[in-house]
Amino acid sequence: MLEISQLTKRYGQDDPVLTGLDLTVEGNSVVAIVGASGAGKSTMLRCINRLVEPTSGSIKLNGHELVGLKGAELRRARRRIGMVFQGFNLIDRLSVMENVLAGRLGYVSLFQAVTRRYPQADIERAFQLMERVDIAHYANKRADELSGGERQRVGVVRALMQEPEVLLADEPTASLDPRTSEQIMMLLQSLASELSLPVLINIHNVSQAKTYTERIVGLRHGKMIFDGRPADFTSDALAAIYGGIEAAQDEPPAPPATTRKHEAPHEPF
Ligand SMILES: Nc1ncnc2c1ncn2[C@@H]1O[C@H](COP(=O)(O)OP(=O)(O)OP(=O)(O)O)[C@@H](O)[C@H]1O
Repeated sequence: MLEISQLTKRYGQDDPVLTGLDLTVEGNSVVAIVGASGAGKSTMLRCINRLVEPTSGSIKLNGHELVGLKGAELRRARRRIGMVFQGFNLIDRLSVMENVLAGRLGYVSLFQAVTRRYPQADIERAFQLMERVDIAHYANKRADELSGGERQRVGVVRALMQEPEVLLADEPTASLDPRTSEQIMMLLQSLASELSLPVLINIHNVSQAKTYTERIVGLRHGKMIFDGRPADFTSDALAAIYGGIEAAQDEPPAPPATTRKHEAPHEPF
């Protein structure tokens, strides 16, 4: 179970990017995090895997506090958090298998990692997972010879090799065509259920969020303003999250014609 309470993040002296966020995700729940560009979605995921240090608040993964961890403790905690990226983050010149086994780096010794002598059990698990997502036949191919969808499957398997207790996906489909995006969303949904893994997905595509997740969390200006089932994500909720002008709350709303390009949401539909 992931329990976030009163999470606040401020970069430097700037206004907080996340303010007093509370979120609990249990079991095999798949949660979409939606919000306009700059709402704080990536910052939230980065606070969970501690790529950024929360300013205050608590993040517990199965009862263990993640905030404030350092050194070896932080490295151990990070092993339990799988991450899938928009740009896949594969090492192009390495094979699919080598990329997948990189998910075990937190568990093997430096000698095993450098000499690529991974335990047999890791190799077997890698094949099982690659078979599960239909990329086993590419095991020896270079990662850069794969299509985007295949590369994202490698990214997913690498994250699962960590035996994570939660899976975070930051815009996992944003670089993929619509059909491949849907396949990846479907895959994340099935894996969550097969592996009893909570999955949090930052996503701009609201229609995919509604179809492939069971809960939608909407952020606006770093505050959670919607938390509910896709069926309850009405046009009012959509307007509250994306609508109008992305002005700070204490500023008067600008007329629609003056909407600034950088404030527009990324393809919310
Ligand atoms: N390392 C950083 N230093 C300073 N400000 C940052 C940093 N990372 C993000 N921000 C700021 O925090 C705010 C939230 O950014 P974040 O990337 O979390 O939003 P997002 O909702 O994920 O946006 P997008 O959908 O465009 O990825 C933005 O105003 C951004 O400029």
